[in-house]
Amino acid sequence: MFTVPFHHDLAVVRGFLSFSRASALLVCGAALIVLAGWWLQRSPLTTMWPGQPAMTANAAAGFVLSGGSLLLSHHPAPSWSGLARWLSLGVLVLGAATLAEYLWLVDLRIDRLLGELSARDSGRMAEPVAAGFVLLGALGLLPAPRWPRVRDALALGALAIAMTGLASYGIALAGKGTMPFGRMPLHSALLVLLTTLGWLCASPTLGLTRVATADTLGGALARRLLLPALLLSAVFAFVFELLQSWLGLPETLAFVFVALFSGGAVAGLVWWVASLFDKLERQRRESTVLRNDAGTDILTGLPNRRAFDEALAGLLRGQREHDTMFSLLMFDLDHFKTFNDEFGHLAGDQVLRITGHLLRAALRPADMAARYGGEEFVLLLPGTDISGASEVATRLLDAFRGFAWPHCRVTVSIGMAQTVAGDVAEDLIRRADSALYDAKRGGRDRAVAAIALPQVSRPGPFPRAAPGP
Ligand SMILES: Nc1nc2c(ncn2[C@@H]2O[C@H](COP(=O)(O)OP(=O)(O)OP(=O)(O)O)[C@@H](O)[C@H]2O)c(=O)[nH]1
Repeated sequence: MFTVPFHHDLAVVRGFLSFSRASALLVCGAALIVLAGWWLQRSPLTTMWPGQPAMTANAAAGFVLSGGSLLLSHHPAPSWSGLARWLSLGVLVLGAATLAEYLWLVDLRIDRLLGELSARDSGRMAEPVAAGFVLLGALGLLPAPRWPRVRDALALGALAIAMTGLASYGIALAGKGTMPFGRMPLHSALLVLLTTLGWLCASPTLGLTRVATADTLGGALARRLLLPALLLSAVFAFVFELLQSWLGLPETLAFVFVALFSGGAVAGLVWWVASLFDKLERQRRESTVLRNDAGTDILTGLPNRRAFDEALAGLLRGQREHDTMFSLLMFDLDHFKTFNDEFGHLAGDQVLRITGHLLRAALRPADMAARYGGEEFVLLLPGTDISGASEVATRLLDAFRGFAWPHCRVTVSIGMAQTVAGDVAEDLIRRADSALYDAKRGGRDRAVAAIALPQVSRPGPFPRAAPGP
């Protein structure tokens, strides 16, 4: 089955890569501040957030390694990306060793890894942070382009840990109590979140992230909605706890309100999606109208020279690629200057408008009539050879002769040319123009076909003109 490949918005892809680098810098910077706090024994620097437990020196070192690995992974030189993997291996080992200490109650001396710094430390990093490091380390070690699904699974695991930490903080904040999910401080949850998003954005055209960078409506929606949706769980937890502890609502009632709140939030998201669809659709329509306006002649309502040039280029391309053929008619009102001089410019405009109507009425839907400029028009007749073009010209001459013109009879002269292999736009126009000149010279109110070039075999019923210079 044929599948259309993903098209990515280059500016968005660059934005994702910049976000990834910025998040790596931020994570490294924040973790270095914590390490400096332990070094200088300034506890506000180790907690970073009022009311939060301190981040352990080990955890801070883990984030420096993880952020550094993410930053280096952006470097194109293989030696730097090799170093990035070593750093990630360090993160993985740090997390795994800490978890092992928790699980098997062994002392691997991981808490004293940083020597004197650790000695001033408050202890071992929380279990979720250690689990986060295992996943972040694995993310940095994984060759993402080869295993995008594994990368996504690891990232989702790390995101779940970060979201649990955030939700837990929401509960603690609302209840002014302790956090129910262990000792994961808010800053650690935020740094795990930031590093994970950084890894996801480091390969923006892979796995889950490729949808968010796609140059499609789905991509636009993902970019706008994913982050709010991610943060929603923390907000729900906050509201639930707030209702119970601050407002003193019984648990059942708090559940009812949270259910209402979630319904409202989902409705809000749906409304947001709907208004985005609506906006994009209106923009699409506006651009269609603008494009049409830009290609339309105001006086006659016919396509203008620009639209004609585009259509002619398209037909010539079709001829080159699929060996199709078409004819061009150049069409000029006779003695129009005299008409203008005699009846005025407004009457002249009226004649041009009627000409537009007559042309539209005489043509098949596939044909195109355009105002070439002034009192000159052009007609493109796809799949029509010179004899078919002659029939159309006859129809047009008759339509002009038979029309009840308001001031005086108006006639037209027509030059016709059929495409031949290897034609470019100028060749075809020059031949039709030359035939038009012959029609004028021959007495006007007539159609003349350009002289048949070797490939054109069928003669038309009209006199032949020599090709132009
Ligand atoms: N009313 C009106 N006149 C226009 C417009 N565009 C061009 N014209 C006039 O069309 C006339 C064209 O004159 P010429 O090029 O001398 O051609 P002609 O008088 O039709 O003579 P032949 O083509 O040889 O039959 C000029 O007087 C232009 O001013 C327009 O939009 N409205």
